[in-house]
Amino acid sequence: MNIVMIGAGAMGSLLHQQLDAYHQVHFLPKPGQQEFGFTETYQFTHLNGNTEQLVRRYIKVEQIGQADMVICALKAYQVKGAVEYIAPFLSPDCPLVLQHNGMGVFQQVRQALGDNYKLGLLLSTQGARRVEDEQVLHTGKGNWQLGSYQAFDVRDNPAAALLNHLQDCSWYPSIREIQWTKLAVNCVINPLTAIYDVLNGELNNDRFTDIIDALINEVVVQAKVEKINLEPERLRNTIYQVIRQTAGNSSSMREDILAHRQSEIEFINGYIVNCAQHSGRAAPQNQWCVTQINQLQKK
Ligand SMILES: NC(=O)C1=CN([C@@H]2O[C@H](COP(=O)(O)OP(=O)(O)OC[C@H]3O[C@@H](n4cnc5c(N)ncnc54)[C@H](OP(=O)(O)O)[C@@H]3O)[C@@H](O)[C@H]2O)C=CC1
Ligand SMILES: CC(C)(CO)C(=O)C(=O)O
Repeated sequence: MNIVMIGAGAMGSLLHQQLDAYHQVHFLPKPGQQEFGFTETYQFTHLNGNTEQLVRRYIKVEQIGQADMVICALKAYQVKGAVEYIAPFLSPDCPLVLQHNGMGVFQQVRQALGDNYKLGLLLSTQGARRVEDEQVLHTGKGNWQLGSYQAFDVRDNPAAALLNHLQDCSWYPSIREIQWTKLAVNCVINPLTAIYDVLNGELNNDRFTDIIDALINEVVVQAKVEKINLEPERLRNTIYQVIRQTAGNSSSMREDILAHRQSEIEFINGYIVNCAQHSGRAAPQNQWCVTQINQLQKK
């Protein structure tokens, strides 16, 4: 299968490493980067410390029309621009699989492409880190969760390729529930670790109990508006389980703030605030997180 990857970062490289043995995987350069026809060697380090050299092969955007599947592994705020860039060349027959954290991306992509395209969603509990463009580390064992945003059919070849060739990849007919649970995890852990400048495990401390409960309750209310039933106690247990399991992690949002990079706040707590504005059910703790992170981002 001819797969085009948008995003040569941590997750794009992890996907490349897992799919490369079975498929022709090419990367799309960022707009303005004339890298088509070029190749780039990088070192991929596996969880057990073994390393291998992989080669990224770049194509030009016009060649997107020859793809059997496009996978977009970008930060949530990068997806809209990337999709607008490929839209003139993307056939409605070619599924576009979005791999990202947060919510609100689908609405942006649907606005860019219309409802005629096949859109998949690939969530992940894997960990990967790009040290430099030439070095990517697989940092956390996890799995892939595949589902449909719009008309992405589990019986078609692109879905089968991901299910058969990604490590630990399963199909979820109700991927939106999983996405909401992941959103809730990120709504709690990401902003609090960034605002208080702590590792994930520190959130187990009693001083965070009240704000964690308030954030969870606000997410549950907004999920219900979107007809997703999240059971608060179960969700709370899941979130504390992630806090314990990733106790030594520095969350991606904390890392973004420390590195003075844009964070995905608008697609995490910002999404809840946006839902709250539409539903009329306030989400003050999520709003507080957005305000605090936006202030930190300005520094
Ligand atoms: N890393 C992880 O462990 C996990 C990440 N996720 C989620 O997966 C998504 C991707 O994360 P991750 O891979 O870590 O992010 P990265 O920043 O490592 O990767 C994104 C890459 O895409 C490049 N890029 C940006 N815009 C474009 C474009 N228009 N065309 C082509 N390339 C582009 C970026 O370049 P540049 O940096 O120069 O902008 C960067 O190399 C995020 O939503 C993240 O939250 C989910 C689970 C785990
Ligand atoms: C689960 C968690 C919070 C792990 O650090 C994460 O997804 C992130 O950092 O973005």
